[in-house]
Amino acid sequence: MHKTPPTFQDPGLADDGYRVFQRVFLRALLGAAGSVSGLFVLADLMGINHLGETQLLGTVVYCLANVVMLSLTWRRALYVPLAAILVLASFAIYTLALVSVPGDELRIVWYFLGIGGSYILLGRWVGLAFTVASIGVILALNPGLPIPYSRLSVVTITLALVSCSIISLAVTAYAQGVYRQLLEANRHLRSLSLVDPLTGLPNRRLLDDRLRQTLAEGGRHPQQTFGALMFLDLDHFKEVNDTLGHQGGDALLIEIGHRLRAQVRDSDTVARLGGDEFVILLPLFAPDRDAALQGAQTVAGKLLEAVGQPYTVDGHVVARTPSIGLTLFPEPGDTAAAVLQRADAAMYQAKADGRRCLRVSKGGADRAPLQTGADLAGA
Ligand SMILES: Nc1nc2c(ncn2[C@@H]2O[C@H](COP(=O)(O)OP(=O)(O)OP(=O)(O)O)[C@@H](O)[C@H]2O)c(=O)[nH]1
Repeated sequence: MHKTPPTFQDPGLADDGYRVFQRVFLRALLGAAGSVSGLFVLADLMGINHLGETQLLGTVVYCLANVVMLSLTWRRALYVPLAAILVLASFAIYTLALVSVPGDELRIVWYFLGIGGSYILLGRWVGLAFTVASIGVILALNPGLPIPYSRLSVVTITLALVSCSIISLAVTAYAQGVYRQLLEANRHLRSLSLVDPLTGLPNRRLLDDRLRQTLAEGGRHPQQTFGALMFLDLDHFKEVNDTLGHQGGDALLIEIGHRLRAQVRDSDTVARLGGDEFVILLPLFAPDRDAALQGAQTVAGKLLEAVGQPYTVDGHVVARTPSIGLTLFPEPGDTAAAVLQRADAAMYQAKADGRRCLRVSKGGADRAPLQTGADLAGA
């Protein structure tokens, strides 16, 4: 049984894109309603279009209310109450205009904006409830209106409301679908930039990030702990490509990824840097260098053993061994690049010493050489 590599969680995309669109839409509606009512007030003050005392007062209050609400939309937690107030206000304004200002045809504009807005701002169920309530209000109030709608007008406005509702439902469903697809595509793109597409293991970028984080974490703790990093390169991998083709080589690399993951803990990182190069990061786990070295050598022995077992690729049995370079960290003033470079150099030493073995980096220049590790040849 292969252990599945831990899935990569992306904290940067937690916010749903549709929510962002809803907030922008709410701001646009509040901005439009505030500006239009402000223009009416201005026109009245300039003597272009007299509103009458009560209507002027109402328009001023409405304009100011929209400005206040607009300023509050930057608080995410207030989104639902603000959207609900806007939708209810457009409903109330329409109803008021219906019973008291018979000549005001602008009410129709606000009303239809309110209907469409309710679907987008608060979801399809609220939108549907708003449509049904609106039709109910027209039918209930109609006989008593200052200028009652004719039978044909009632049918027309009901059909218009139903059409508006259907269009709003379709637009909302489409917009939500598009945002969901965009979100998925974004997640996919981000994971592609951090994951090796062949093996599904973390790539160099993600490894680099995890190594930096591990080093930074170590720097914050008062008690020093040590971790280890191993650079693993297959011996004569090119021959596999030459005899079984590139696809056969790929299948072998995938299987090696599985075997490596199966030997380490979930908290460890197994990355593929490219070609036949893998890196295994064992985060800070030991209180001193000797304990870290002992633990890392045990893991390295298991990796040499597991990767050295024969493989079956396309019905062919293939045997391949790895060379492993190991380094401990942190050295004084260590960086991610320096740790990787030390492990890489130790791996080249393993190649130079005949391959199929583990070599341990000497560490800092002032440090006595650490023991070099086990050979698989003798195992
Ligand atoms: N199948 C496959 N092959 C790859 C991929 N990336 C690189 N390679 C091949 O992997 C081989 C890497 O070989 P090297 O590590 O340089 O050499 P080697 O044959 O393993 O020999 P030593 O490392 O010296 O033991 C090259 O032949 C590359 O063409 C890949 O994604 N898939």
